Amino acid sequence: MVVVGFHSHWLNGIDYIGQNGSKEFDIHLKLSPYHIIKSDSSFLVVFQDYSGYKLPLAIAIVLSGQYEDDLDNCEDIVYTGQGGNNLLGNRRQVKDQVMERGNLALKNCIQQNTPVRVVRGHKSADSYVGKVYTYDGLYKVVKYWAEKGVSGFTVFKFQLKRVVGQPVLTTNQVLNARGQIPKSIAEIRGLVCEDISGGQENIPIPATNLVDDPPVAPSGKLLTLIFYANCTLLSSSNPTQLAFASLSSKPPKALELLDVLALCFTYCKSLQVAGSVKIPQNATGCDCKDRCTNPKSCSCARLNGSDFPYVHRDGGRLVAPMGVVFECGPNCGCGPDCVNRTSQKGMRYRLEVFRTPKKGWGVRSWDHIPSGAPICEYIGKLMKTDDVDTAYENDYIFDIDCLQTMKGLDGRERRLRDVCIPTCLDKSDDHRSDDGPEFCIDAGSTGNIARFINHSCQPNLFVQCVLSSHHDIKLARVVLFAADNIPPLKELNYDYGYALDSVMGPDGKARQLLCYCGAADCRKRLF
Ligand SMILES: C[S@@+](CC[C@H](N)C(=O)[O-])C[C@H]1O[C@@H](n2cnc3c(N)ncnc32)[C@H](O)[C@@H]1O
Repeated sequence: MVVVGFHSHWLNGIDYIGQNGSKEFDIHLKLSPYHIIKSDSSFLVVFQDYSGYKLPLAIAIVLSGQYEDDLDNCEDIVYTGQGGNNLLGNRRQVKDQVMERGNLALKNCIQQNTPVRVVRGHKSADSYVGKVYTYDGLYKVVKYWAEKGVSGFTVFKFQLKRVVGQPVLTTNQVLNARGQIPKSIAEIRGLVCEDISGGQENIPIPATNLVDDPPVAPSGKLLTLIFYANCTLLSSSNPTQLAFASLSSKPPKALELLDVLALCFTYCKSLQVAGSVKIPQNATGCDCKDRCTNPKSCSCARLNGSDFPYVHRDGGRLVAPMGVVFECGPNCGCGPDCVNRTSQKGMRYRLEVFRTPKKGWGVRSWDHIPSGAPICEYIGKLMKTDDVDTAYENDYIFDIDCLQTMKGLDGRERRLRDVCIPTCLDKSDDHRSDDGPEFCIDAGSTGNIARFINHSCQPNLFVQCVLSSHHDIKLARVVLFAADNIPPLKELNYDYGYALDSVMGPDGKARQLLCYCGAADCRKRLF
């Protein structure tokens, strides 16, 4: 914070303009030209002249849990003045505090009605200093008093109240995010289903709902649904029956078409192929043994531009998004541990399906995910796009459109910069006619965790076409990879890639769907 000019003291929690205003002024200006110190109706005035103010004047405090007498209720703080503690990190007071420097500066804020910036420190094992800091807005110092502290010495207390009209305080979420990764099923708040995969995945996928009251659950075959209408607990292996049972009773406000689809779905971890789709014969594989290591001799590596697309770190990470990734397949000599089978190795991270306020269900991870790590394949019914039932809206159709992924849409996710298009993809393979792609994956009635992953205009995952058993790009596997290092409990999302007005409803008219991804550069509509 000192380096970026947000706070100008290494040790003091109170940052202030000193008695010697000009000296401090120079330092402050150099580090931080935008000290907001005066409150008026818009409460933002950039201070340029200290005349008329009684110095010292506090401009910021850091709440780092260093003082034993601090009390932090987020919007309302009782902050202990500075001095008198032993600086050994055990927070003990060893002598009386004096009304000078930072303490006097906070006192002067009361008289002059000037707000201070509040920064909170949160414990974080991920940070090398053991803390992350959040800027939590402007607070007014409303009163101060002296009292005997916990250790029997005089301490000054300053009560601060958050100035109204600022964005909602999210500091609680930081604390929660750090502290709330459950260690067992019993610790999961809002649990509505222990494992939506019903034991199919190697790691259970719990579903939580802290949004609806009473909560509903996404349905899998072995789902137990808390049925709120008459407060009985229903259990069924027939999700469709369950969905309609819940609908025919008293549905909650939020239960809409999307929820009906979500309720009717059956979890499945491998693609189901429609009768009209002919899967090509297995491609010839490489001659490597055990694990592919030599990109010069491995024929699969050659398809990827004479190198392996993955590095071994963290169990296999994709080096960069590619047009198509050629993985080893059934006819290859290598075994299941080969790095060039990275996307075939099943779920790696503890994922949770959770209810979002505006987007239906979403997915987040309890684990840190490193960039380039595979998250999951998009699983559902592999079918011809022409065979999709257009009589109803289905929000779980994924068009297998690798050329779009490679070329990017409106400049998004463009892949051609440093990636060669494989030679097997010549003009005759350009399956993207004017009518769109020939095949799609429908996860409306059956699918895996991928069907719950929402769209974002600033995504942390990307779509990667992968070929392993055959080399027909029209039927490529669709795999989601981490585009970034993703901290625990952050929602996972990818760019659905729709062009506006490209999605037609059952009535033949273009559908419009508002986007609630919350990204700074959100396009406001998914389609
Ligand atoms: C593949 S599903 C994703 C999972 C879905 N949220 C659910 O509850 O099952 C796609 C649908 O989720 C919703 N959705 C996804 N991303 C969204 C976003 N950024 N804003 C609004 N709705 C979104 C839309 O209804 C969309 O048609």
